[in-house]
Amino acid sequence: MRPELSEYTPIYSGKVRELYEVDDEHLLLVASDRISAYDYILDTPIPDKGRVLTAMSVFFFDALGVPNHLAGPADDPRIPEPVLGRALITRRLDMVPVECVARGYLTGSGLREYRANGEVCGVPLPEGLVDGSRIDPPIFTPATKAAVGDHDENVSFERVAADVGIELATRLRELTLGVYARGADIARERGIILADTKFEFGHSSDGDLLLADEVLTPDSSRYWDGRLYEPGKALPSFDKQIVRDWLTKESGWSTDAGTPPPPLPDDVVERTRARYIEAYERISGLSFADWPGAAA
Ligand SMILES: CCOC(=O)Cn1cc(-c2ncnc(N)c2C#N)cn1
Repeated sequence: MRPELSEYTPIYSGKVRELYEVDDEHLLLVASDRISAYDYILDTPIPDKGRVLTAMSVFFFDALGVPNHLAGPADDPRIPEPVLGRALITRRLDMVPVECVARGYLTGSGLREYRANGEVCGVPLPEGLVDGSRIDPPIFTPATKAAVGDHDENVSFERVAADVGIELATRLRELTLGVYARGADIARERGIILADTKFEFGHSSDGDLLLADEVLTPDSSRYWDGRLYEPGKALPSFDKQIVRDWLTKESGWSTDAGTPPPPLPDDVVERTRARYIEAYERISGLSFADWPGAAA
């Protein structure tokens, strides 16, 4: 008999995920089916998005072989039935307040910084780069965690060292770049480009530094279809472009409308659900049909 979700104390609610206290040493990390686009949480959920992204995290936690916060299997008996398959039992950590970002391609906020001053988070880059240019070797571009609804602020390594100490900052950079490289290799072997990603780390009560949060999911990373990549060509998001294109090209809504986006039509929802499942099955080589929890 699984516990009710109401038996756990909610301690954090993000745009698309929630965190509950299970006991003094354990949390329940829950991924919803909510999807965000253009800084809005859309009214229409994507069925099974939470389960697919949870499955991707578990695949990478297993594949990466890096000490992490997972404290039980995907069907752990402490996971309530309504969130089975889209929730994980984790160890409760003392989180390091740094968004640890690795970039192997120049786009987004990194591109905006580069265009303004030729560097990203204090790391100078070669001249002449454009949206989608490869950054080789990949760079560590940390950010401070913003309040819900705000954008994280890109900061330099020196700032991180000032905040958390040079030893920990150095370790965060090493781990971030190493895990990114491994994840990018796994994705590339399956024809998918991991352009950039964000990790979070925390200390266990034993003082060990563990990889936490979600790992290498489409919500924490930019994934591009490798079949479409050309040097210097930024690509549409593997998972969100269907939604973005419908919103900006077909729905009549625009990003400067000042109003929330309209609900998504069924075909956009289904095609987006299929993209999430395709990303998971291509990268993991596993069948989503075998993942715990009830299909939405
Ligand atoms: C709702 C999702 O959570 C976050 O967005 C960021 N966050 C993570 C924690 C955390 N805190 C203690 N221990 C952990 N293992 C974790 C994790 N993961 C808090 N906020």
